Amino acid sequence: MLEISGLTLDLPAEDGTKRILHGVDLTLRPGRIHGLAGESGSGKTMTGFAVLGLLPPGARTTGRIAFEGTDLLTLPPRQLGALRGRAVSMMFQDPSTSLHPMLTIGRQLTDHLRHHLKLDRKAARARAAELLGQVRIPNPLEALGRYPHQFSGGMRQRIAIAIALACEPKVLIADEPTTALDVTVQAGVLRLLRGLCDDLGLAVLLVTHDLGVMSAIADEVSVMRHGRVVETGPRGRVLTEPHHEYTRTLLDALPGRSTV
Ligand SMILES: Nc1ncnc2c1ncn2[C@@H]1O[C@H](COP(=O)(O)OP(=O)(O)OP(=O)(O)O)[C@@H](O)[C@H]1O
Repeated sequence: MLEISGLTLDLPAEDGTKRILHGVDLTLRPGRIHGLAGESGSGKTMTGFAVLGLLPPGARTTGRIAFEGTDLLTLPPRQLGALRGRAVSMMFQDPSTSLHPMLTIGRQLTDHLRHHLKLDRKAARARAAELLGQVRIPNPLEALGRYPHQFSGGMRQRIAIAIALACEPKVLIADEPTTALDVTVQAGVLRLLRGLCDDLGLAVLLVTHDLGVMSAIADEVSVMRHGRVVETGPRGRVLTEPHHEYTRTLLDALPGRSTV
């Protein structure tokens, strides 16, 4: 479905350019959650941004990001813009980056649906309520009239998921979606993501520095370090029999765990 191969990224730096990604390979498949782990600054977020064409000004890329046969890296900005949010969607750690504080949840969802899917007001409202139900927000119709601050952090993150799913994307890039949440709330949001991935056949790239989160829901795991994928494989294998020294170090750092 989405295949990243040999992706390099150079960003402008004070003394010329800085290579951020050194040939990243990743494959996302429908109905599968691919976890992307690695320390801060290893290039996880930039990999997600490259897929969406949301890189900083002056960014230069080589390699290929094939989505259903089209190379996203060479797609003209207009076409990439049309694809973003529809075929490929993204959500972030902090729901306030997806939610406007001054607009009701209903307004935010319906604006999105009317703009992207050209639904009329009534159809957009019905679809918005359906989406809130899908992410398990209680009383969806009533919730449409409320503002973001009237929901808990976990509920806000569920609403951000609803917005990310509004246009029925095939690929969802979730960047640290549960990092800002309490552990108990985290588990609910992760279960929700897992269920949506299974039910909708979504291909998910789950970016997280937290191998605990990874072990809870990912099917495949890749580990990045210094702009490279150093290890990739099925979750069970990577987390119990890591091939790479760095993955072992990450696992040893998990509280209450040691590698086998
Ligand atoms: N706008 C920018 N201009 C130049 N360099 C940047 C910019 N944004 C990020 N970088 C650099 O790109 C590298 C990769 O950053 P990235 O945000 O992808 O890492 P990450 O693995 O997602 O880390 P984190 O877990 O902290 O989000 C880092 O060295 C960072 O300093």
